[in-house]
Amino acid sequence: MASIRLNQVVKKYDDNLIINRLTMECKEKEFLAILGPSGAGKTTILKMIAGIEEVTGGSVFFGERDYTRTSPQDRDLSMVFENYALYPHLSVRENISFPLKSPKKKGQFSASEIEKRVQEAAKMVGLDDKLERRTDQLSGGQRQRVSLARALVKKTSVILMDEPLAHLDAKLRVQMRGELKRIHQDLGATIIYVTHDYIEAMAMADRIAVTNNGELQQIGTPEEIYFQPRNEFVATIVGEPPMNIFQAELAARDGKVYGSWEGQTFEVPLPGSFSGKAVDIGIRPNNINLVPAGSDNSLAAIVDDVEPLGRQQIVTVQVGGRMLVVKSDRDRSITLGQTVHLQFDYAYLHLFDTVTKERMVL
Ligand SMILES: Nc1ncnc2c1ncn2[C@@H]1O[C@H](COP(=O)(O)OP(=O)(O)OP(=O)(O)O)[C@@H](O)[C@H]1O
Repeated sequence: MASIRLNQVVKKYDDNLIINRLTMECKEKEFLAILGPSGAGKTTILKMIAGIEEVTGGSVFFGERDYTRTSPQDRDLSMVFENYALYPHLSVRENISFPLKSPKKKGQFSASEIEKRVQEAAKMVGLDDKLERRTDQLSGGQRQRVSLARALVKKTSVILMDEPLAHLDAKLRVQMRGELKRIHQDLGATIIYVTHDYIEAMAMADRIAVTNNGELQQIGTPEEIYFQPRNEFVATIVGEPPMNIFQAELAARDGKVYGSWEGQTFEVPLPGSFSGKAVDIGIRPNNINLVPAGSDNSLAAIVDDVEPLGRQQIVTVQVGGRMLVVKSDRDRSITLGQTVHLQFDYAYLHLFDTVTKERMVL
């Protein structure tokens, strides 16, 4: 019952096309992250699922039922927002119990049932000892938990979350990621979670739907999105620093295929049929190794910048007139202006069409 399916959904504001024929499914009990840059249309998608925004075209199904024209109150879901949306002068208890006392729910829950649910929800988010506290006397992280508890108290089968961790500091975000994952498992609810942070999506979601300009780019498990990105947009939205992508010309010689880029030539493990073509080569910074001069199949580069990251470092190098980013173990001997040698780990090579930017399958 609690799977959610968007079928050819279109959203326009005046003449502006915001969502373009979006077809996507979140399975029952799945944790689906919608990942995309600012303005991609993520919040709009969530609002159309909630019924807060009408669709311009297409349909929204909950299970087998068409909910396209169903009012928000009649959809079995709750929402958690980035900005908490709490009543500051009310206590934690009053805020959490609010959805059970709305005019529409009046009389539906006994006082003891409300108390039981508030206790359960508060316990789930670790706030059961702060029920009497006014929410304007709480930290940002605690307010976010109240907002979460207020969504949990309704016990809906679907919970929609819009960047709920955006305002938390880095440490709390990591902690809350773990808690949200646990809550998802405990509740068995279907969760759709909007974020522009790929780490959040990768850490929590069963599957990730990558969107850009109102269009679905790819939907898949975190592993599929990371290791088999369908196009260059998906390839560069996950991973930090982003994947290096450059165009190389391929030519066969002595039964092997060589790529040339910025005046350097290197062997690429591709079939001879690629000879004479140009491809976009994608390689993540952690799949480039710094090797000694004269190593097999290496490229020379000049160090432009070194960013130490504890045990690791990010080295930006120049190959001809272009930049490549390398993430490697910390090596203090590397200095600016120095010539280094790079070797690509071809097990993690990505190939894209130079025109369509779509992944090429060998
Ligand atoms: N009520 C509205 N009227 C007109 N345009 C709108 C309205 N709401 C959103 N938009 C536009 O729709 C596009 C998508 O907005 P949306 O908020 O869905 O993006 P988003 O991916 O959630 O972005 P962010 O990560 O910045 O929140 C934007 O260009 C935005 O300006």
